[in-house]
Amino acid sequence: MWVFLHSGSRGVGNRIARHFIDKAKQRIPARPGALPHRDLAYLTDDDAAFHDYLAHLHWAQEFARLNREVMKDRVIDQLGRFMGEDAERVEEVNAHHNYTAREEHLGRQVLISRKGAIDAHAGVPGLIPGSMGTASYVVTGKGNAMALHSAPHGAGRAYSRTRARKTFTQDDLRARMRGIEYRDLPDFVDEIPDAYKDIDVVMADAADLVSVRHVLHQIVNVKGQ
Ligand SMILES: Nc1nc2c(ncn2[C@@H]2O[C@H](COP(=O)(O)O)[C@@H](O)[C@H]2O)c(=O)[nH]1
Ligand SMILES: [Mn+2]
Repeated sequence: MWVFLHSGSRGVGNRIARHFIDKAKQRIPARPGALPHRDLAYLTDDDAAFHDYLAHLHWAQEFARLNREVMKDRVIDQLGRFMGEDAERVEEVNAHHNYTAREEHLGRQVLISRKGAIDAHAGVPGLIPGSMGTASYVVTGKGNAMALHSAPHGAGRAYSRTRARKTFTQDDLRARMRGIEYRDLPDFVDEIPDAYKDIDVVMADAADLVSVRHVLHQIVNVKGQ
């Protein structure tokens, strides 16, 4: 049995980003040439704010990781209680999918941001979830240099939350989740599996990026509100 847990920095990373984006925007008048758009404002590595930003960014990534550790311990604890004996941990995979790291790509040292992507260096374990009702994959990276050693982080949305809420009903969600234990609330209509791309197609497209170790089918799904 595998337990998938999805959680980020709970808003702190976003606050940090907004703080430093403001700093970058303050520097626009001093930049040579005109920027096509204010949202393209940037910091350069001769600026203390650049290094300050990276330090805060890495702090937020670590905060998110430690949060997941706490959540994971609690989930495993509850699983043990439910089964009447401690759950034995056989293997753990930490696959963050919104983060920045220093890596070498195509012969250059760079800062790479994987935003909705996972590390797929050769031999690196990864997780690619489908949706609350479809398959999820446990994978191993193949190290595809042209893909910057990356792979998709999930199926990804086919419908925006707004469009999904307009298109699907709670009855549709019930029909789709038959056989899976989940929290039957109207809040999750926009999470209906139909609102996501077909994970099996995504995985077929990712065949050059990762190899598949396990294809998982859900038993229980718990979404936060
Ligand atoms: N196994 C599950 N996968 C899910 C669920 N809800 C969404 N998803 C997939 O995960 C990715 C990552 O989420 P994101 O919000 O960071 O994009 C998403 O694209 C879906 O493919 C779920 O309940 N269980
Ligand atoms: Mn995410």
